[in-house]
Amino acid sequence: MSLLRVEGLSKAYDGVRAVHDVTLDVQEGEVRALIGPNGAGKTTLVGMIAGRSFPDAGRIIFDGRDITRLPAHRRTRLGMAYTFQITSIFAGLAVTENVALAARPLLPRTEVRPAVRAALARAGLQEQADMRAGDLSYGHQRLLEIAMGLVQAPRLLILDEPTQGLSEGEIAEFKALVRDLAGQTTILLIEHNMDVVMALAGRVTVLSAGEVLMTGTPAEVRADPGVQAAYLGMP
Ligand SMILES: Nc1ncnc2c1ncn2[C@@H]1O[C@H](COP(=O)(O)OP(=O)(O)OP(=O)(O)O)[C@@H](O)[C@H]1O
Repeated sequence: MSLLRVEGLSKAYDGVRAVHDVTLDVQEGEVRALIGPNGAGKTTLVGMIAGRSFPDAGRIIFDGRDITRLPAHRRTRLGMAYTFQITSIFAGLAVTENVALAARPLLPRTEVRPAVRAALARAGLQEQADMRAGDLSYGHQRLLEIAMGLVQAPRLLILDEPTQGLSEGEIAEFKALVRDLAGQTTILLIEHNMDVVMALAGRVTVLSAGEVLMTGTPAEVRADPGVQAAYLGMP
């Protein structure tokens, strides 16, 4: 059974089709990349999966349960975690405190500290634990967001452009982190960096103009002329 199934999902903004009739299945343990040119509908699609917005039509099934209309915090409780481009970090609080805030709604009090420590270690941020989050480098703030997702021990981790703005070295660290998680956590990765997609994804779903163009292995996607026309050929 799929961990996540999206069925015929559609959403329009003022008559503009952002996502149209999208169906996809993500299997447990898979690293699935979601790619597509600017404006393809990736953020709108994962926003609906995470519960940040609701579809005009279609259904979202998570672990066999229809969650289409469930508020975001209820989805978190079911095991969905997501990072959306540093919106979630409290700059004035310590790194540990940020991760603890993400953990507290889900874990018993006594488990919060060890879980925070483990998540920071996994994300490679032990040495930054006591720093103000706002004083972290941009790359480390991105890793902090991932640690905030990991501390929830999610079944599905949604990462929205996690490598955007990272240095080459930080991208290498991020790849190692995802490889470490693969198999334990199902990951849905929106990513513009094709090297990262090719290195990490088992399968890739390509969106174009709000619709699924294809789903395939990285090699199949790279070789597909339709994808090259819609995406890879773009500047
Ligand atoms: N809140 C909104 N109001 C109006 N139109 C929107 C809104 N959000 C997205 N859109 C439109 O919906 C379409 C899909 O946008 P979306 O941001 O989902 O694409 P994307 O694939 O994530 O793009 P990018 O790679 O640039 O982030 C675009 O035409 C966009 O202009």
